[in-house]
Amino acid sequence: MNNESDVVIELDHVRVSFGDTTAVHDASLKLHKGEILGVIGFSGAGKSTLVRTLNLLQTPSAGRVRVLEKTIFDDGTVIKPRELRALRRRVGMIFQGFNLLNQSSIADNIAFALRHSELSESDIEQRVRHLLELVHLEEYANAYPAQLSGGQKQRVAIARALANNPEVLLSDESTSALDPQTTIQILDLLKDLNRRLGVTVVLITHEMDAVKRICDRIIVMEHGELVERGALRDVVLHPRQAMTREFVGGSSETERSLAAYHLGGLKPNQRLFQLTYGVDNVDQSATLELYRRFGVESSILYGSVDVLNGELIGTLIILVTGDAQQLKQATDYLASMDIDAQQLDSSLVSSDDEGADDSSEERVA
Ligand SMILES: Nc1ncnc2c1ncn2[C@@H]1O[C@H](COP(=O)(O)OP(=O)(O)OP(=O)(O)O)[C@@H](O)[C@H]1O
Repeated sequence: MNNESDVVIELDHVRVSFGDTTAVHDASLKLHKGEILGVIGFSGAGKSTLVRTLNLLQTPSAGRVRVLEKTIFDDGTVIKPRELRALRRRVGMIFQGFNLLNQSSIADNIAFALRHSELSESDIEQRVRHLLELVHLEEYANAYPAQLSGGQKQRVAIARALANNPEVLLSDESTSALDPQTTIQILDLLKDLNRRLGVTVVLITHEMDAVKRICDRIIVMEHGELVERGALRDVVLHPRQAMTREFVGGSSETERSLAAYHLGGLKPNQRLFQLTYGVDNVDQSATLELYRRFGVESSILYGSVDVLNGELIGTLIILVTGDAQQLKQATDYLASMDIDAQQLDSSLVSSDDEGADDSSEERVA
């Protein structure tokens, strides 16, 4: 469980301004040991700027940054260059463009990160071999970057970032230049390294699928603000901000699907519910029980299955029909079930094309 003692990074009211442009406004966040945090937002939202403050590649204009129990920036005061260099070895970073040295072999690219270490030459050689094994590139020690595919180059960059055994790995759009299949391989590698080495990961991306695949927690950025945050499951299944809904896709897809029925709104004897369940409560058949117990009929209007960080999540939207007493019984019963049930607003099935706003969901569970 997360607690204060496992905080590896803490931003406290951090602001970054470039002249008149403020790229990050008043950002506060905590990163816990061993987690994978996704930072998502459209281009220009301030994601890179925010994450670059974590190793002071970007000096903030105000606020406080604490990394691995060291205050590295406090309202204008920066730690000494020597301390900063030592700290940066504990915080690895990978980028969209790989940043490899094209004139050096793969082994030398990785060894480059160890040039200031106290390891002997043979220890460095051994460490490089081990790092190449970690990223499944044992065969490529003597190859040059130009001979490698984009996915393989990113693997080299990951090996180099891990050379000094960092506790934290920052990934800035590391899969954005890769095709979907290679993206999945790199994401799975990051997850695997997170599990095996316990390295904490910050994944900056504009791709929701990347976040859904491996992140434990997510922060959504818009115009330099952290507009939404929470556990992946909560944010994906119940996004609060319109921007997050757009990213998550599921909700806007749901809205489009429901609008396509052209129901023209709910009748007085109808209610709309969204049911969400995982593998642990997939056996609870809400629709069947509503009929058995109270004679309440329900029609399924929408269904989907998502995979969130390896966990299967099902979503059903049902239209429940009954008299006043039955509707109350149905509402109470759904609230008592293990599955998550939310009553949805009738605007989702009304004839005007207006989508639901933030007040359109009312939790019953
Ligand atoms: N060095 C800089 N000087 C001036 N403005 C900058 C600088 N770096 C970033 N900005 C501005 O800050 C804002 C946020 O940029 P940032 O790169 O952090 O966003 P982002 O969400 O990472 O977007 P992208 O995915 O396109 O990189 C943008 O308006 C950008 O133009």
